[in-house]
Amino acid sequence: MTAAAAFGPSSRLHVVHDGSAPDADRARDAAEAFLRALGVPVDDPGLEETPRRMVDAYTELLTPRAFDLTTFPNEEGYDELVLARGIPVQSVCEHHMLPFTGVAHVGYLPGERIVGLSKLARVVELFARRPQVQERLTVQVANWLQAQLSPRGVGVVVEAEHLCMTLRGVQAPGTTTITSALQGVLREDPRSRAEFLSLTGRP
Ligand SMILES: Nc1nc2c(ncn2[C@@H]2O[C@H](COP(=O)(O)OP(=O)(O)OP(=O)(O)O)[C@@H](O)[C@H]2O)c(=O)[nH]1
Ligand SMILES: [Zn+2]
Repeated sequence: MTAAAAFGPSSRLHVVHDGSAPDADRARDAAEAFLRALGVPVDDPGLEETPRRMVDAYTELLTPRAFDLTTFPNEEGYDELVLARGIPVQSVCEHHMLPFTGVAHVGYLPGERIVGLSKLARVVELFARRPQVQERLTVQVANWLQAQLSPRGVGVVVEAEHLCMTLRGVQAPGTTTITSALQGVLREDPRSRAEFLSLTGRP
């Protein structure tokens, strides 16, 4: 029996990035002008391709991959926490356009449907690959899962290091920022909340 048959009819929703497509030529010219204005010697042989590389790099950081959100009926009536821990987060802070990176722990208490596990990581990428603040990223992932899955509860914890805070500015290397968004039973019921937070490694 295939996994799909065991789970019964699945549902698929194609999820695509809602941002506008980049204009690579304009971005390359702008990157070159930006570097020149900063006094970077862009005419040196080693830097010739740098504006294009900058555009490619930022395009990648700002473009989440499309995916199919697959959900299955919760035929076993599974009613405990499902938690994906340590999902990589690679995002860009909207204040400085510098990366912030870390991990997300994404969990839910299933209702009538369960979700393909990889989708918990894909939804993190969907909201991470855009100019962000960590608080909004955390809440957007939780809200999206709540809307798509109608689970009994959702919990998202993000732990990240912001290069704008470690490399420059206040220069506080080693600082990580933790944000959380809890909804439904995971917010309201103290025991469920405590279980979720302890499984994510939070006290
Ligand atoms: N709340 C929040 N703040 C962020 C995030 N990413 C960066 N920041 C902060 O955004 C703030 C922007 O503050 P400004 O004073 O306008 O910028 P700045 O002069 O570069 O500030 P410094 O970083 O203190 O040098 C800084 O305090 C950053 O640490 C985030 O995800 N969430
Ligand atoms: Zn920043």
